[in-house]
Amino acid sequence: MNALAATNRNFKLAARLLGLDSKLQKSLLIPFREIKVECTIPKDDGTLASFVGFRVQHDNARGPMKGGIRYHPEVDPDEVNALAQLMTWKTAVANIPYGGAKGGIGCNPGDLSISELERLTRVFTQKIHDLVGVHTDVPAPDMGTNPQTMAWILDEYSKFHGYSPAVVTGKPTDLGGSLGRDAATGRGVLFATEALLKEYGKSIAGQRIVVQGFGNVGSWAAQLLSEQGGKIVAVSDITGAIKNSSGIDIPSLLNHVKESRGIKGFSGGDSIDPSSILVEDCDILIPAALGGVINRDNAKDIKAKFIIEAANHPTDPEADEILSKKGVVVLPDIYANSGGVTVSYFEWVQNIQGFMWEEDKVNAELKTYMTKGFKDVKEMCKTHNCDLRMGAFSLGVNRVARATLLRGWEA
Ligand SMILES: NC(=O)C1=CN([C@@H]2O[C@H](COP(=O)(O)OP(=O)(O)OC[C@H]3O[C@@H](n4cnc5c(N)ncnc54)[C@H](O)[C@@H]3O)[C@@H](O)[C@H]2O)C=CC1
Ligand SMILES: O=C(O)CCC(=O)C(=O)O
Repeated sequence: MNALAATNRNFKLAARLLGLDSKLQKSLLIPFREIKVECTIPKDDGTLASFVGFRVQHDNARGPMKGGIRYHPEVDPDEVNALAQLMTWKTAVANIPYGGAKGGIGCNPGDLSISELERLTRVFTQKIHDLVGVHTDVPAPDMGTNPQTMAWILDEYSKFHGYSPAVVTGKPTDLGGSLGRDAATGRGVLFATEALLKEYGKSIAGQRIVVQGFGNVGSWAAQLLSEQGGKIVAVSDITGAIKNSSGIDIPSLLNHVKESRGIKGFSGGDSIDPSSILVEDCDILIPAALGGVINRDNAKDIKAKFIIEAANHPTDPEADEILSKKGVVVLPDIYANSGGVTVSYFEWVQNIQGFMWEEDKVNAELKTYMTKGFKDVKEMCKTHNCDLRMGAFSLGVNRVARATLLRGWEA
């Protein structure tokens, strides 16, 4: 199922649970603004290359719109729309004072040199600079982008509007980035997993864990979970997949990935077919790469008891039904990966205050937000007798609906 159709479907199920009227539903679903821009850059060899960039600003009832920018060949309008909408519900689940947005450029960052990436990022920023801002829409990293990308956006934006560190989050710390933001999504996944396992009288120690994706989110999640005694038994990325039933040595794998730019060739495990990663035998499965990877074709073969959605919309609604019948517990993206945007919020707050926090304070505050988020989701599950995905969706949608009604529609 297409990402937008899947996200709309989950929204509508939650809206029905909440008894929202159809006019309010329509208002919540239609994006505030959709931006599509053409970005042409000279390549290093002097030829021209054109790319299409998007920024979808979904909703601002609860505050400035917030969300990452993705560089990936599969970026398209429906995908960005779905991701922007998910941000609206995610910031509401986390209870941070933001709405939702997402951006992206259809490109393969691996095919571009650093200077080509810089030119592309600057051209994209030139095209959208008057529609983003500290109190309107605050971008951040997502797949294929990183703190350096945010530094270029900050620099380009500042040429038009004056120095504005709070216009992006996930920046390098030398430019006002928050300590702890780099690890935040993975650390949030750790706290979310701990909160879920506690419900079942379990802890992370000894759990056999499989991680798909070993970029920012997957690598930090694997590292932090293994530090708590979790056994990472299989990992994959775009270059390949490996398995080791005794547990992969994550610090060694991190060194290998730094040197070789991918998992391929790592000697601390057996190489396996990347397409089998999601159905490997394990207790906990963590998709931390692309959307739609758990679908009706593979859901019946999944062996994990728990799925922690570190990626955005990794599970198709059809798969959700199959997994639920099998008794697999799915911790949904809009809660499970909210650690990233939560620490982005802390970064924005620090930039506005002009005061930097110690990393221990960032991590402790993140734990407080993730623990409270889990409690709030569970309460909605109890109230509406629903699963964790609908608990999270109904929590997020209800908070945005309340803000929308309070603000009203008078012209
Ligand atoms: N960076 C952040 O703070 C946040 C990211 N997310 C989500 O987490 C996911 C991962 O994002 P990042 O780690 O930031 O991206 P990244 O670009 O740092 O890493 C992506 C990883 O996925 C791997 N990958 C790509 N295609 C793959 C495939 N077909 N099979 C296996 N692995 C594949 C890449 O090789 C890389 O290891 C995305 O869904 C993103 O939207 C969610 C919340 C916050
Ligand atoms: O840190 C942020 O502002 C957004 C991160 C993001 O794009 C996401 O949570 O999917």
